[in-house]
Amino acid sequence: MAGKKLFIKHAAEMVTCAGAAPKMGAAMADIGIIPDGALLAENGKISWVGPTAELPVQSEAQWEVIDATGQCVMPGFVDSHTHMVFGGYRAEEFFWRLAGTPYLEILERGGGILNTVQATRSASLAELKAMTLGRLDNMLAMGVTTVEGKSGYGLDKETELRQLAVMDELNREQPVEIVPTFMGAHAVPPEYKGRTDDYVDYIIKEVLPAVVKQGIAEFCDVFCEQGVFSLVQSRRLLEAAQAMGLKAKLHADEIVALGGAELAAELNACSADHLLQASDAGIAALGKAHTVATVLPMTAFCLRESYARARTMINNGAAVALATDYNPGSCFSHSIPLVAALAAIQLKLEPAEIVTALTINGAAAVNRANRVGSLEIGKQADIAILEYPSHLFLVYHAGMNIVDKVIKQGRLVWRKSDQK
Ligand SMILES: N=CN[C@@H](CCC(=O)O)C(=O)O
Ligand SMILES: [Zn+2]
Repeated sequence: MAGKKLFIKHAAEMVTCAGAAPKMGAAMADIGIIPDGALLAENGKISWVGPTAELPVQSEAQWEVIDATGQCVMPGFVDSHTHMVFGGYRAEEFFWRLAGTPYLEILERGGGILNTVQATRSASLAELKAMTLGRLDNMLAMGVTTVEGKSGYGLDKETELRQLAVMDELNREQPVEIVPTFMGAHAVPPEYKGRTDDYVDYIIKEVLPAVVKQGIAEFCDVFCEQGVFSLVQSRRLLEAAQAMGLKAKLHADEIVALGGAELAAELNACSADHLLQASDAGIAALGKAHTVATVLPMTAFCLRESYARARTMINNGAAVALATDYNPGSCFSHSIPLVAALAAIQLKLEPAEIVTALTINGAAAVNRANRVGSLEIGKQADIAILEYPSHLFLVYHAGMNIVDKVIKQGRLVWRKSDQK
């Protein structure tokens, strides 16, 4: 998979995002820009980064050369929160919500996530794989080189394992690296309605051990929400998962301020996600922890909810990541450009903070900051090259995909000019 020898020169901006990770608080604004930058990659890894004038190469003959004059070169995006393996669609639900029916009420009536569960249970591995592959192709075109994906539309052992198997197989068959998360506690399935504790027992005793035995998930995530999984149930699930060797993530304080942010920080979870309703205490806890605060502004946008207080989180010293939350219900979009625009306009983040949140802090949220998310010697050469000379265009060219080329492990895997 790794490309042999790649040489990028004359980048108007080489945005490295170098330094300690995750970047917390004020450090998020430091993205290590090298003007007229260059980079060398050998065997998939970065072997040199610096100003073009200092390039330690005499002859270009042995190298694949990319002249990035007038372009911004930056780390590939890490989309650290998606639910990309699913069957069926829920277009009607989008409009029910706009007409005033709350997200949790639709779920309570057996729709929402449970609607997707039905469609996913009846889809074969081949069908799920084909649909997910198409989605990954579209993500790659937006500069995404690493993506997290969750199960959670099976809610039974067989289908949860099938969703994870889809990611496992696709990881070996296409360029976007997939980080698999087990999310059997995404909702309570109809067969356990009114018996949430029994469902939690089933997950802990039967499903988690099977997932761990197959080695097809790195993380465990829980939808900690009023009427879904309580704080106590979420803690039980995550502690059990951690004891079995998985790392923790948590859907926290999305609709009701239950205290999920505090729980995630206390459990040393890799990330706490959503956080629309996170309390001052929750934000303070994230500011002291290494738990990444993953903010998903497109979900607030699509649900017409108020946005997470990402500015306050950064001001309190937290490490913020931005992700799409791509799923068939609350946010049917994996648009990195829309995330960037909302982050600037609604969350009041600076462009440099947005770059950090979509690269190195996203990498930290999936426990890969030592390998991807920045352009530093020894790291994977996962790179997005923009059509424009500065990272400012990510926000300024609002909602537009400005990616010109994508490089994965030193290999050119997508180029705008090939699409015409
Ligand atoms: N909030 C819970 N889970 C997903 C939505 C899943 C769905 O609606 O299908 C989320 O992160 O937004
Ligand atoms: Zn989610």
